[in-house]
Amino acid sequence: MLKQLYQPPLALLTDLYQLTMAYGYWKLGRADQQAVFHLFFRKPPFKGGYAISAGLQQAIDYLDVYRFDESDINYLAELTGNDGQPLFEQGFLDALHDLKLCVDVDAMPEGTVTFGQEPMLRVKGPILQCQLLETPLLNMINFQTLVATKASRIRAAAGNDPVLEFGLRRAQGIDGAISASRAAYIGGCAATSNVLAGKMFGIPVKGTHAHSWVMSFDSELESFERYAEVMPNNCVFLVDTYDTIEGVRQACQAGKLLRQRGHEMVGIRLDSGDLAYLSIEARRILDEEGFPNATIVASNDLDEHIIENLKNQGAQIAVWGVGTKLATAFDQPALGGVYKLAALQREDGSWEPKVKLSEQAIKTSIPGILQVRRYQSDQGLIGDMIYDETLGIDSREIIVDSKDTTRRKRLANHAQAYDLLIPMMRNGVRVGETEPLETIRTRAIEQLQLVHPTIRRFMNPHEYPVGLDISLHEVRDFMIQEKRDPQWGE
Ligand SMILES: Nc1ncnc2c1ncn2[C@@H]1O[C@H](COP(=O)(O)OP(=O)(O)OP(=O)(O)O)[C@@H](O)[C@H]1O
Ligand SMILES: O=P(O)(O)OC[C@H]1O[C@H](OP(=O)(O)OP(=O)(O)O)[C@H](O)[C@@H]1O
Ligand SMILES: O=C(O)c1cccnc1
Repeated sequence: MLKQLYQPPLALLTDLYQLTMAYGYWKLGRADQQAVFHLFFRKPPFKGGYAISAGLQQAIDYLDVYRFDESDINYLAELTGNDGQPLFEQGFLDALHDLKLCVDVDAMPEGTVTFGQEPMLRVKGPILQCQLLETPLLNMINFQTLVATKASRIRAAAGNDPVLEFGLRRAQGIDGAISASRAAYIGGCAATSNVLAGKMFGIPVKGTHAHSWVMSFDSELESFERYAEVMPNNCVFLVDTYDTIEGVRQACQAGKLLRQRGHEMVGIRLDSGDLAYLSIEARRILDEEGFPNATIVASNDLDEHIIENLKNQGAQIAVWGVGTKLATAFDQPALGGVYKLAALQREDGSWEPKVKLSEQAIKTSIPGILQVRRYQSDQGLIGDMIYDETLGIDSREIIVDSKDTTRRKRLANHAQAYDLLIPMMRNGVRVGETEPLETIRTRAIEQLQLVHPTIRRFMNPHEYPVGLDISLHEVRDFMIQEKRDPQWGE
């Protein structure tokens, strides 16, 4: 089972309906009609004001080796409809077997600060191929973006203190854990306890010890002393197995023994009780006993809100271990990212923008071959413009809020403006080198600094200005009216 799970290619990692639609396109002779799809979310997660893009590298790795192998084709050949007849014709299965991905992918680099409505990724290519990729792309990008965002919030609450990701045991299965560790690092965690993620991605690994170690000895002091003997260069003693304050004193005793042998204890970990009170008391004891540099690590169901609260209470915690609520994105377990068709090529080679209507303004899609232009000044980010590459940017340089078209903002005359979607794949081939995780993490941290604090705050954040280029808005508005009333504009 485990071996089977991750043996690429994983072309069957898609919803059946993608294959039935692909079959339909093939059957109707439309398989190679060129299409454009965009991947985006509508609202940032956690009632926050932003998200951190992540998961792209796994998506590109996936596309890089994309193919249907013999066993996939054999499996698909066995599928039947409600009359017991095969679902797919042999000709279609042969076409899948011969399929060579030839899509163009443009995307925000991982670690980019991103906002609702704007495409994070664009796929252009034969409609059959674009369609098949919807589900796996959403699977990889939704989850990592969610966890990277959660991690960045936790890191923000922790200020300059390191955050250690401890989520492996509570994460949603194997891939949930490994992806979460990677995304948490992108979002700003300093290290993970997940050793496999450390090996796979080069994330620093860190850890302390558990209550079982203490319980396996006759006394707490003995457990600390033995730990100091076997692990003299990595001593963080977990002090709350019996009585936390007494535990801190025992840690100091073990620390003195360690010092006699030429080593320093790194610190202690608190894992229960009132973490503000106990950390203040522990700090006092550690200082009195001659360990002013010993670090206090805390864990126990922490998240950004508890950390912020503990800081406000003057907690003397220097390192934060965060597991469950980070790796499972506890308070919002899914990012509602979607992947929508936005343009189709006509026979004459021109592009026809496509729009999906909805009663809710936020759910009416944005047609065109979209790009995102970010405007920035010395003070930070100013606004993002979604524009259609075939229309170009209107000289007025005005953005219109697609949820409330009376809200507009002029973006002209700003120091810098740059496009966020950059080429990642051309004709099915990866463009450029894979970015080191460190570069991605640094990008996330640096870009967040450019976001106004009112947009970063946890409670009722300000909405960052994202809007449609005014000419795109006008085209879309016309298309919406025309769809509602085909006589419109005549
Ligand atoms: N001073 C504090 N202010 C706000 N929240 C706190 C404070 N101290 C601890 N917490 C948080 O309160 C919650 C209390 O957890 P819990 O009910 O498990 O109590 P506990 O004392 O840790 O018990 P256990 O021994 O079962 O772990 C945890 O999420 C913890 O991070
Ligand atoms: O609380 P989290 O943010 O998920 O961090 C990871 C938790 O995992 C360990 O606990 P353990 O599995 O021993 O269970 P516990 O909750 O009973 O301490 C550790 O002591 C932390 O409390
Ligand atoms: O190293 C630790 O302290 C640790 C690791 C995983 C989960 N909880 C704690």
